[in-house]
Amino acid sequence: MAHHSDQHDVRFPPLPASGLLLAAQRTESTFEEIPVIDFKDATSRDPRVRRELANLIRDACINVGFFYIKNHGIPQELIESTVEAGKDFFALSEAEKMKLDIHKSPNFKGYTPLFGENTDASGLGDLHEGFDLGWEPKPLPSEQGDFSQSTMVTVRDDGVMTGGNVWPDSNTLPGFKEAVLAYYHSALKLGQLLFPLFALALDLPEAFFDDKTTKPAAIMRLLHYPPQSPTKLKPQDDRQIGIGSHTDYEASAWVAFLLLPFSSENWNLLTSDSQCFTILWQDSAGGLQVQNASGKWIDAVPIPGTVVLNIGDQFARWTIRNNPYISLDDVFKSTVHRVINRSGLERYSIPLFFGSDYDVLLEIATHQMGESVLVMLRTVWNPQPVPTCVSPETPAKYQAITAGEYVKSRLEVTYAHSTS
Ligand SMILES: O=C(O)CCC(=O)C(=O)O
Ligand SMILES: [Fe+2]
Repeated sequence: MAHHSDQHDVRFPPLPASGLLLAAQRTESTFEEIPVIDFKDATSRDPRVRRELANLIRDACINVGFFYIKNHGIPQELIESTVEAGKDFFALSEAEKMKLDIHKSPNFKGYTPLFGENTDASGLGDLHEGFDLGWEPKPLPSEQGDFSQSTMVTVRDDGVMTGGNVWPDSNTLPGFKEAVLAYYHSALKLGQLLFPLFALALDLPEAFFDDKTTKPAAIMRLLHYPPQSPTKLKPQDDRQIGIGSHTDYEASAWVAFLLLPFSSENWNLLTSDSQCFTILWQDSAGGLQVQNASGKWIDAVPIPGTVVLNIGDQFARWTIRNNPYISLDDVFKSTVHRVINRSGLERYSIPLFFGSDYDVLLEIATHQMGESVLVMLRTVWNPQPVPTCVSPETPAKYQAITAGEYVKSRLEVTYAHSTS
């Protein structure tokens, strides 16, 4: 990876006099469709070609927060073998799957049964089951060579998130682990390719994210959504659906949030952490929906040969600024989405959540909202949003604090709540 001799060049590139992002008008985000972006030139040696691609990405991130990637580079046979592996896994008995119960793992790896999650706090449990895994080296024999360009390290310590994956017994499901890890590493490669493009899209040097993503937190899930009976779902009752409406965050932050003395209705506001973006493969059943600014649900219709990319909470936070017209203005949108599988078919999907390194600093910000104090956590590398997103007129919304201040403010907040 590119290590700059002068770190400050990377961390604080000079502010452009009038950066493109500063000039960008905030759209109302009432998009009606999700753009498709062709990645065939993503590794072009021509900087103008990369710039053009980054411009398309920027528009999609500002206006929608979602886009499809065509020519994503993940081989079709890896997708197929992983989907088959997932189907075999979910077809196992509940008792067999529960041997890998996610609650038995120290770091949220393994199986989550139907209704084991309730992504939207006002929901009644999600109508999906899942299998979660994190980074581990690719098994050796297959496919060497294609990873030589990668910045991935081969040994990694993820701090509190360090911990092995759990796998079904290879006698029960031969080839499962190999198939799933082959897909994982291929999708990871696509993710690594995206960071410099996102940097360009933010008018930052292409290497800007390199030192924050040497071992990106990348959690992959195999998901299975049983069909939702149309009769069971009244149009006005969206409380028990495939996955409740949410924006994407990563499990690392949950650990912190669970420690916070806040009621569950604040959690949507609190979910902010290391999650940069998600790469999602979905089958042809459909059911993923993305909410625009007027509250309308737009179908993310399955398009063969594509994966869906969406911005997560951390990217939104990294681009947040104080706008004189609207108080909270994130340049990149972490857009609300959900899944309702009305297809009558079993639906399978594979999200891969890309975060920054787990050991990037944690930042907390408190914000008075009426009677209550809103606490936001975010992982940061410096106290400010990326420099192209702030200006004297639109300054950073929050300030970073030290670990000591964090503990102190937590105690203060805890105390304030217990006395009120
Ligand atoms: O399965 C899908 O299509 C979306 C899944 C999702 O949004 C998530 O796991 O965060
Ligand atoms: Fe999601």
